[in-house]
Amino acid sequence: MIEVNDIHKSFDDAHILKGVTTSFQKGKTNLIIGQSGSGKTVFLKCLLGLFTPEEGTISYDGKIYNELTDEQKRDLRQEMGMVFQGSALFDSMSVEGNVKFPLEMFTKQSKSEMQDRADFVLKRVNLVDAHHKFPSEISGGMQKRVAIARAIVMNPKYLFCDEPNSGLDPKTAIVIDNLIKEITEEYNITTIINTHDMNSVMEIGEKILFLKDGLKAWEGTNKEIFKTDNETVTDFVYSSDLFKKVRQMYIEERN
Ligand SMILES: Nc1ncnc2c1ncn2[C@@H]1O[C@H](COP(=O)(O)OP(=O)(O)OP(=O)(O)O)[C@@H](O)[C@H]1O
Repeated sequence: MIEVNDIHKSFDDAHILKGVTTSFQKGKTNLIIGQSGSGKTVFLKCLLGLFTPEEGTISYDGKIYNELTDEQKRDLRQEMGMVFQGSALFDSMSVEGNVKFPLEMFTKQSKSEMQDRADFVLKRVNLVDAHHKFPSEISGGMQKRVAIARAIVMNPKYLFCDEPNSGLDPKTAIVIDNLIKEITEEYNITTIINTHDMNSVMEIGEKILFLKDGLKAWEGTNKEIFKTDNETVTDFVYSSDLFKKVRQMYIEERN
């Protein structure tokens, strides 16, 4: 579980996060949504320990980040997996090489242990025949699977995903969303996903944090978000004509 208590983050005199308090449960897919520039990436980078909030605290299963020693912070970072926007695979390495990379960097595992672990996670993301291919030789959806395999190879307690669906067609996007959700449940990971994708909100939004201008404007579940009367949320969620019509139908049915 990650607990965020009143965090503030500024760059020079630009106050970006203005006191965000929330929590993210283990085994759940937690989504962060909001307009461009609302502070989602800055928030995610604070959770990753890449930015230090000037005020407030973030705790990881009870461990308050600011109170950890440098060594404890390093250990904590190794418990975090990250799926970057656009996959961020190493082009010059094979699929297997990409997946083994964190093990080679951060563990003292033997070659056969690394091989077993890489085989296991690649199988888990349903990639069995691609070990020796290079990123340029596989599809965008397969690249995402490799990125997910690499993110979970160290058995993380926390998984962060930045726009995991960007660049994918809607069907592949849903498959990737569901894969992340299954893995989150299976390994009891605290997963946090930055997304613009309303399909993801519907499909896997067990908890949704809606940021607006650096503040928490709303939080709740995917069942609640499509029913809320909070205008800030409905303006955002129903910004497309299709969604506006669906909502109108829902309201008419309700009345
Ligand atoms: N390293 C930085 N230095 C200065 N300003 C920054 C830095 N990182 C982000 N910002 C500013 O913080 C604000 C929020 O940016 P952020 O990237 O978090 O938005 P976002 O909600 O993730 O947007 P998008 O959906 O477009 O990715 C922006 O005004 C941005 O210019």
